[in-house]
Amino acid sequence: MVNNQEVASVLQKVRQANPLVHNITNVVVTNFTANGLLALGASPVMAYAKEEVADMAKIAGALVLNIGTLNPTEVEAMIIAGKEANEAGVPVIFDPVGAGATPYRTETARNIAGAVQVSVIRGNAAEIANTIGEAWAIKGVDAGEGSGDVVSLAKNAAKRLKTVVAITGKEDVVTDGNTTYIIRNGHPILTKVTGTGCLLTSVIGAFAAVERDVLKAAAAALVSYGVAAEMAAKKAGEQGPGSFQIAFLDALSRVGADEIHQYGRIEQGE
Ligand SMILES: Nc1ncnc2c1ncn2[C@@H]1O[C@H](COP(=O)(O)OP(=O)(O)O)[C@@H](O)[C@H]1O
Ligand SMILES: Cc1ncsc1CCOP(=O)(O)O
Ligand SMILES: [Mg+2]
Repeated sequence: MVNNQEVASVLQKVRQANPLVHNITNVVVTNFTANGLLALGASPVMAYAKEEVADMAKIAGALVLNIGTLNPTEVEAMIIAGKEANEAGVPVIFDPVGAGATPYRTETARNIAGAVQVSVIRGNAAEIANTIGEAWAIKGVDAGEGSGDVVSLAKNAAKRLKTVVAITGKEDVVTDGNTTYIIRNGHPILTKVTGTGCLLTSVIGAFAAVERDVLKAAAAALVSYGVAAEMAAKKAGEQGPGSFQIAFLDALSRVGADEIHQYGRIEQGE
């Protein structure tokens, strides 16, 4: 059972170990991701060339693959890096950004999830549903065929992909298909800053680099990230997304055991 104490202890391990996180990510979020990882206490590197990704991936604590601005050359590099990470026992975290938006994106998300043994896949409900080939409509908004509940979608995806699945949104759900946690942290202003989902995926990488229990690592990352967002929103949220973005980087560097114990809202689901 992951509780706030365990969350705080994994967060502390990240700060102590300063893990190297190799990101092959999108052009929108590169700088924000690097600064967010640094603020948290991890060590980011971005490396994309197929000539070097295998060498970088095998010395990293985690590899993050993100298809936000994908192209064939980059996808080729992601698969090379992913396979090398698998060989070396380095956890691979996958963000299928925009799966479902275009056939190329959907196909690529499925190809990567098939070619690479992914430790955690993190996305919103539509991205996860499209990666496993399920129709998805948001309950109450477009409750057509295929709409369903996020927990069962996450469990289905975990079983199909044989990986830990994190579906984020107002509430986050993380599961390995058997054990499930619901995390009720975060703030709506996160949706007004681009890259907060992508940075979260890389933060899960930092946690997975220091904690072998991948479900625990992902749950701890989600709580720590959500609590940091609440700290930042309190400080700067009223001023708007620009001030929030900066305050959020500060909060990632400041969030610690006290704040996790006070504000962490994690519970085990069905
Ligand atoms: N309405 C909301 N209230 C609180 N937190 C939210 C809300 N929507 C998203 N978040 C948080 O924002 C972060 C990014 O998640 P999300 O917006 O789902 O990613 P993406 O940008 O990839 O779609 C997560 O920490 C998530 O918990
Ligand atoms: C706007 C945009 N376009 C392609 S990738 C990207 C960033 C998406 O970031 P996030 O999923 O974290 O909001
Ligand atoms: Mg995203």
